[in-house]
Amino acid sequence: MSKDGLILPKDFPQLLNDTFLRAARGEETEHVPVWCMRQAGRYLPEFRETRAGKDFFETCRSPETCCELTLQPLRRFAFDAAIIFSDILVVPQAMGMDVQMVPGKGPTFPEPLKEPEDLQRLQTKVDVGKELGYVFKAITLTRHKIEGKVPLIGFTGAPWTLMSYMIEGGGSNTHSKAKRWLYRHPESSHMLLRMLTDVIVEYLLGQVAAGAQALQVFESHAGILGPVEFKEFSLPYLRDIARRVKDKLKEAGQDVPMIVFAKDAHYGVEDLSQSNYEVVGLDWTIDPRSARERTGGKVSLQGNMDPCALYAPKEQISDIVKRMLEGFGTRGYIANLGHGLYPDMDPENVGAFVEAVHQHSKQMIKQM
Ligand SMILES: Cc1c2[nH]c(c1CCC(=O)O)Cc1[nH]c(c(CCC(=O)O)c1C)Cc1[nH]c(c(CCC(=O)O)c1C)Cc1[nH]c(c(C)c1CCC(=O)O)C2
Repeated sequence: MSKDGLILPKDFPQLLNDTFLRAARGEETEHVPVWCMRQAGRYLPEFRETRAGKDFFETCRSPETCCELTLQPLRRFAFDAAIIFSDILVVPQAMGMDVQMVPGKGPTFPEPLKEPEDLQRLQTKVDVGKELGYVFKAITLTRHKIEGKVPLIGFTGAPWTLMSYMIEGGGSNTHSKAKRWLYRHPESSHMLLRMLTDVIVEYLLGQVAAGAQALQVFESHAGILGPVEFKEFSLPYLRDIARRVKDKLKEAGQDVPMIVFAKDAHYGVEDLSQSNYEVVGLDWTIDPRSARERTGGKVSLQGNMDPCALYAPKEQISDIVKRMLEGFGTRGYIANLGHGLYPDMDPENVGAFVEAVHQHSKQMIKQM
């Protein structure tokens, strides 16, 4: 342990497959790397078995279980990266909010933020080593147990997405309670977004110190904002996070690629490609060719097959993947879905997706 409570990584097994990291940096690869959001999830029977009868956030607090759940998909599929099993809502918990995972309902805050006065309930100076040390332990343990097979991705929710959960108190169709704050209490909204940004920066640095080899920032609720609100309440904080994390890592001589995934934020793609992230993650509503044109080769791209395409027969999945690869091109590209896997998806079709990415991309690269 270092003096600030962070676990220092050492003696990790040598990385055997750095395809994902090279693609993130826009370097040449032999095949297009692939992983899936929510690859550790309920579509796997072994995941359901490990999770059975246990509270979701209790599971998140057990480094051994998080490590096991992270490794499960790697035993089945030739993924080129793993993402640590955890949740974005551990950050509001670290700031003092109660969050429960209610089966059949999803994440629930019994006492959401209602008015700006409620910000006083939040912990402003969060000791991330103390409050989120269990995530760091899970990352360090997984870096050992993964045996260098593939890189390990750490992650966080972005400020706006976390703010919207903290005010809505759970999932929502309109997000109108959270959006009410943006129009009615803009100053308090910025105050909350700044508080979240400060915690997130420390949290991501802690994840790297613990052994994370890449970082993804999930702005899952970007699409509920219009372009003007996105530019005011999301983008500046996304930029600030990448800049502050990068500056600190540079001081320490570390270089960790960062991915920003702002779901449904079409209008933000140009701005996101100039926001200090190496990779821009895309949902399936954007055409691969136009995403390339609009980002002008400045960043690598990640995504974006419609998760529901995994309900198609395997041969069709292969065709869809081929078209996607042709659209993005094989350089500076990480194949993924446009959002997470659903619990009713067939693991065999996930395998077909991974195989199709590897096979088609190998061929395309050989023919270049
Ligand atoms: C919005 C969000 C959350 N959590 C997350 C996001 C951002 C990504 C996105 O947009 O989906 C991020 C997340 N959550 C989880 C991961 C693990 C890593 C991975 O992708 O494999 C990641 C990266 C595990 C999880 N997090 C959750 C599950 C499923 C519940 C379980 O295991 O019991 C998993 C595998 C629970 C969760 N947690 C959250 C929701 C909406 C749910 C679903 C609730 C439900 O379906 O009942 C909040």
